[in-house]
Amino acid sequence: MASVLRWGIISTGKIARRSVATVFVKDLLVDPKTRDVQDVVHKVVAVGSRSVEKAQEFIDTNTGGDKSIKAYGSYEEVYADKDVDAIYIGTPHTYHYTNAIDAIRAKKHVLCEKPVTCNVAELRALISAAKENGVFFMEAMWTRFQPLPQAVIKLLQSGELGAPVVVHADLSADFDIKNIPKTHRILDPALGGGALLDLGPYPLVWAIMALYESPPNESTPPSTISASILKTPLTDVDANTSFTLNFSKIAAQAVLSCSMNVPATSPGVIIRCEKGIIRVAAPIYCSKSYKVECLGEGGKIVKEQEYKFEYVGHGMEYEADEVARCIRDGKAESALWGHDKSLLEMGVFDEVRKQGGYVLPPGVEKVV
Ligand SMILES: NC(=O)C1=CN([C@@H]2O[C@H](COP(=O)(O)OP(=O)(O)OC[C@H]3O[C@@H](n4cnc5c(N)ncnc54)[C@H](OP(=O)(O)O)[C@@H]3O)[C@@H](O)[C@H]2O)C=CC1
Ligand SMILES: O=C1OC[C@@H](O)[C@H](O)[C@H]1O
Repeated sequence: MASVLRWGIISTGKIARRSVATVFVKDLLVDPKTRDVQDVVHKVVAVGSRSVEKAQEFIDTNTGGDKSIKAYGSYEEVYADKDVDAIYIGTPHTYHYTNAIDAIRAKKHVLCEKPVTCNVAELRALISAAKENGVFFMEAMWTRFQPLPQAVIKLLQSGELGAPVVVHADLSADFDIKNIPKTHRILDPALGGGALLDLGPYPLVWAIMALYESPPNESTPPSTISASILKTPLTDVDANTSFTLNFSKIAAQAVLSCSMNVPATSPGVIIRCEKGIIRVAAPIYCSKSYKVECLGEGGKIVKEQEYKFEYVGHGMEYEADEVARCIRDGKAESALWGHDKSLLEMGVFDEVRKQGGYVLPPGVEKVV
């Protein structure tokens, strides 16, 4: 019999635009059978917002007014609801720690949006709290669970293309920063604004999948991190950031970048191996195609093939299924995106911000 996971959603994005909470709810409502999933079922049972009207409007708009879903005017009421098993946190970055710790202390399992916290110290505190309270905790790194990246990892680990040597990855998005309010989460330092924390997780997840997860690397974190930040004078957050990671155990390097004032390029990820190249099409957080070039003598392309994917949902359903399975099986963390990978991510971001001179305003980081 399928195991049912009852979700409480924290925060509501604007209905008119592509808010992550909207996307997540829609994905949860995709009938698992339509996507050939028989073992887990998701049920949204509560939505919490800072305003009960917004919570109700969110339910009306995104679930066809499902009367069984409770609308709450605070997040705390969702944590306290005995019908809720797991909380999905979709608030701005700088609220993740507080929301997650509150949910964990209420003994709820947690799936928290990326970047999971503002720094590695906050993340360590959350992981300890999750262990103490016996709950599952995971960063919502949806890309890691999608079929396309899974296929790329399988290809890399098959050895067909030889060892991975260099990974180039970029995620950029044009947020029109000259014309949006300085209070927008991408510009406001109090909300962890800037390209790194918002877009940086995605180039990094590709480096993690291709290099950190490479079996000969034996889960060894990068030996060196070199970073450069160019800030916008608008609010002094990072507009353009690049960072290079050396995985010296496997003699491989990741050259990563993110910008918030230019559109993405495609391919957004290029994985260069000894005997072949993988080019992943944009958007790299939910790509639908990649090309493989097999190299012969003198680096000439001897074979080229494109692989295409289609998903029934928006691509977040795979991480939701992972959470449901982990909780059903009594796991504290996912084997695919475990705590070690989020710790690596936040450790890298701390170092990149340090080298680039990006200090968050006093009080934003709740644990330092
Ligand atoms: N996985 C993915 O693909 C994506 C992930 N994200 C991540 O999700 C998080 C939210 O991003 P996004 O959905 O674009 O943000 P939005 O600004 O659209 O939504 C954030 C929501 O958080 C709640 N909130 C609580 N406190 C505040 C505050 N002080 N200021 C503003 N909002 C607040 C609000 O809900 P309410 O008023 O109902 O309480 C608001 O609707 C970010 O951490 C981002 O990195 C974002 C986009 C895509
Ligand atoms: O997670 C995300 O993915 C898509 C981007 O456009 C968005 O800003 C970011 O938060």
